[in-house]
This record gives sequence, structure tokens and C-alpha cells, in this order.
Amino acid sequence: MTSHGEAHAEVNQRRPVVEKRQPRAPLRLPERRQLETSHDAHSCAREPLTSASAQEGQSVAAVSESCRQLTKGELFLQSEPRPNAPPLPACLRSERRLYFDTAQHQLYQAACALLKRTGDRLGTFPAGSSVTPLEDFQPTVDVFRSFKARQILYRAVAEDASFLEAYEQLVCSVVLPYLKGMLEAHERDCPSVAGHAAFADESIAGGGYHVAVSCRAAGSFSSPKRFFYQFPPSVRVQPGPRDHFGRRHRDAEYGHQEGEINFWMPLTAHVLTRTCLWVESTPGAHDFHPLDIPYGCIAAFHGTLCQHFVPPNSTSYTRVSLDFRVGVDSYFDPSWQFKSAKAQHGRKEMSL
Ligand SMILES: O=C(O)CCC(=O)C(=O)O
Ligand SMILES: [Fe+2]
Repeated sequence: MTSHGEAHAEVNQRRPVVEKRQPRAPLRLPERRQLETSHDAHSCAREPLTSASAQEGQSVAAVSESCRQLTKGELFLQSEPRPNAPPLPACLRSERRLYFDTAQHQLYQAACALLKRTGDRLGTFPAGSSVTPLEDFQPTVDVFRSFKARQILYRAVAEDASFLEAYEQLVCSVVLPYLKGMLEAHERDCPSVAGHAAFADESIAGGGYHVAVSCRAAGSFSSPKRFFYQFPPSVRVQPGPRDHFGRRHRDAEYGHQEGEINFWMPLTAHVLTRTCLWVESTPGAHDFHPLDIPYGCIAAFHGTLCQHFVPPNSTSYTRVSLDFRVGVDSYFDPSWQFKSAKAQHGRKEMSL
């Protein structure tokens, strides 16, 4: 179900602001394990998640229950052939924040219109109000958990030209230039690898780059880069107060490959919903921390291998967020297919 090949000729050259994640006290699970063993049937049993999550009233204990046995996806992964691509450079795998202009990229407004357009198939906004805060959307179906309800949402997104246009504008003018800048910074620091598919990712110590630096350095040897971005993106709607949570997983289980970077952004205010994605900083580190970022910020992380989860929403506000993945240049193998995946995300290709 992939849709390739629609290149976008026009790209806004305005560079996004990017910052490296500020260190903060992580939520650490009691045992630190290697990735290879972290999903075995015993290792995920009853790992109590405590402290930081409790501050926000999130029942993360439930989430720890979500990883008690090896999932089908993890089992399939062990038997399927791997993509034919070199590992991503370390600088791309580390977690980052990108900021965008919310006046220019009106995803919040587009999401309100999207949910309104679904009529009452998914839920309703409070009556009689001229403004419609997304946080007040009241789902009438279990749009977070039920497969059927999520299909309705998926189709609504796929059919909403305005929402998709806002999404693609954001991807093409903020996200892809960021990725291109990171690739160029990597090439600048390792000139011998520029233009070559395979090189050692260890060649960059530390792996931290500011995109402003990378963009300045780009000009001289910039060659077009290919990107494969998810289309349509995933929209999540998580009402509260409920004990539904997003189980701990890594996207490799769902057929995503290591050459993809995850982007996650809230459309609702975290100060109201107190609910967001929690991510570990490196595969197997189990140092889960919340992406408690505001609207206007996008978190980039290597979700193919880094585990992540969403605790229950204990507030009366609804969390709405957007997430998508981008396959990066020669690190992504477009011919690879995870045969066991039930459904694969569609994607579009773009060179920049
Ligand atoms: O936001 C969510 O509910 C889940 C997000 C997620 O798993 C992802 O971005 O990969
Ligand atoms: Fe995920």
C-alpha cells in the first residue's frame, strides 16, 4: 500500500530551528537490558514505572504491563530478512526538537476542521461555542483503542485535502530541510563519505549537530537527498479520563526500518492534557522521558529501535497528536518489505 514518486518541486527554503534535547531526569526502569533481551517473555513482566510519571498523575504502571511477552511483530522480525542499507549516522539517531511557525503551518486548525468534517462519526465538540478547542473534542467511539474507529479516523485523514496539504507543507519546508541539513553536516565532517551509501556511523563522536551549523556548511558539496515520508500521517486522539494507554513498543515491530526517523508532535496543549509520548533515549536504555513539548514543536527520535509508550490520559481533555516517519536517503531501502506487517503506511518520495 505504498505510494511512491510524487516529487515536490517547490520547497520553502526557510530553515527550521532545531535544538538538541535538554537533559532531564529520566524515568528509569529498574533493570537495564540489552535490546535483544528486552522483549523476551520474562523481561517485561512487572517493571514498575514510578516517580516522574506520578507527578503528572499518569498511571504508567499499566503501561509496564503492556510488555509482558514477545509480540508477533518482534517474533517476525527475527525471521525476516533485513533491509539492505547502512546504519543511520549517530547524529540522526539522537533525539532532537524542531520548531515551526504556527501561524504559517496551521495544523491545529486543520485538525479541528478534520474532526468537524467527520460529523458525529468520531465525536463532537461542545455545542454553542464559536471557537473549538481541540482539547474539548469528546470522542463518542473508542478512537484510541478500537481498530474500527481508528480506521474511520485514518480514512478521514486520507480524504482531507486541506489537512494533508498543511501536513506536506510542514514536512517539505521544516522536516526534510532539517534532515538534509543533518546529512550535510555529517558529510562535511566526514568528506570521504559524501555521496557514498555505506560508511561507519561511529565516525562521528557524540553525534550532536545544530541544524544552523549544518545548513551554513552545506552549500559547497550539497547533492540532492532522497526522502520517503509517511503519507498520510498518523493522527492520534486520546480522550480522558480513561485508563487506555499506548503499549510500550518500538516501531520495528510494525515494519519500520532503521533508516527511518520518527517525528511526533502534539496538536493539543500538554499543559491541559498532561499526556504525551514517553521515549527512551537509546535502544534498550529504558530511561523513559516524556515528550512534554508544546504545540509548535516536533520531537525527532529513532522510534524504529527506541521503545516508546503513552500512559493513560487522566484529565478531562482530549490529547490529539500527529506522528509520521521519514526514510532517509541511502539509509532507507525502498524495496524492503516487512512481509508479516498487517498494513504498511503509505509514503511519498521527495528529493531535496
Ligand atoms: O502518540 C501515540 O499514541 C503513539 C505514537 C507512536 O507510537 C509513534 O509515534 O510511533
Ligand atoms: Fe510507535
